[in-house]
Amino acid sequence: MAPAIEARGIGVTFRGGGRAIQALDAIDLAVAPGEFVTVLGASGSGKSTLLRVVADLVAPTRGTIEVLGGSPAQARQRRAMGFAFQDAALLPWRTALQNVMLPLQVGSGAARAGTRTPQDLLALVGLAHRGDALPAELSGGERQRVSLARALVGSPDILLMDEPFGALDELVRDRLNEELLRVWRDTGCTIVFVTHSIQEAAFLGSRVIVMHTGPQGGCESVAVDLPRARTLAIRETGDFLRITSRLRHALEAGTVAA
Ligand SMILES: Nc1ncnc2c1ncn2[C@@H]1O[C@H](COP(=O)(O)OP(=O)(O)OP(=O)(O)O)[C@@H](O)[C@H]1O
Repeated sequence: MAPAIEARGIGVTFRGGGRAIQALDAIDLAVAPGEFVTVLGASGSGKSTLLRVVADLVAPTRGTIEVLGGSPAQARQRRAMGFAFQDAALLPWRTALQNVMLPLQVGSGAARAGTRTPQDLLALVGLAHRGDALPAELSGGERQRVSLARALVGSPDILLMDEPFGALDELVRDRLNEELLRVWRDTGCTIVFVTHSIQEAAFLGSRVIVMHTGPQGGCESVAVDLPRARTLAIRETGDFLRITSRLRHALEAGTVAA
């Protein structure tokens, strides 16, 4: 099966103010359709930049990237990708339901209709009863759920998530992690999820991409060989601890002190 995302030798150098910052280098990555991949790395290792290259928000300086068999720009124009970020970025004057509907109403060519209505998507994230609430009336976790529902409008093939639960307290984050796995199973979409958290990376991913820092660049892929039907209890198992310890070592080995 052709990969949903395939990057070969990707590098990004930002230039400005007479300086060049190498944000990413020598990244090879292939993500299979329907796979849930998490991206873990130290601050500044280029996690967000990698996601932004896939999203067609940053052009790579080196290397090639294909998304769904074409360029990232083509995938974006087809609205084949959904996005969710740490800041839920909801419009404060629109209700939860109206925020979810936004991609259908703005931009050049509204989002493709998708198989689920905005109301269905709110129900999918457990907010069927809060459609009329304004963002200010919602908790942080509920706002992120609305953001997730909005990202799923148009039934995207790929969901790109940049630390969406990073600002939430741990218990809410745990619950949303479980819910995200359910949403992933229900929708069958490919997910690339950036996080700082070793636990979150291991709990969610079928595979973790550990970003290296320093001049050598690159990344390492670590398989998470746990059953795919996961509840939070799996984090208490020896197998889970073995994987998180492996990830910690991979992070340390790939991190060059500044
Ligand atoms: N638009 C930009 N212009 C200049 N430098 C940038 C830009 N975006 C990112 N960088 C730099 O590129 C490097 C990688 O940044 P990036 O945000 O991708 O890292 P990250 O791993 O996501 O970090 P964090 O975990 O702290 O969010 C950093 O040194 C950052 O300062």
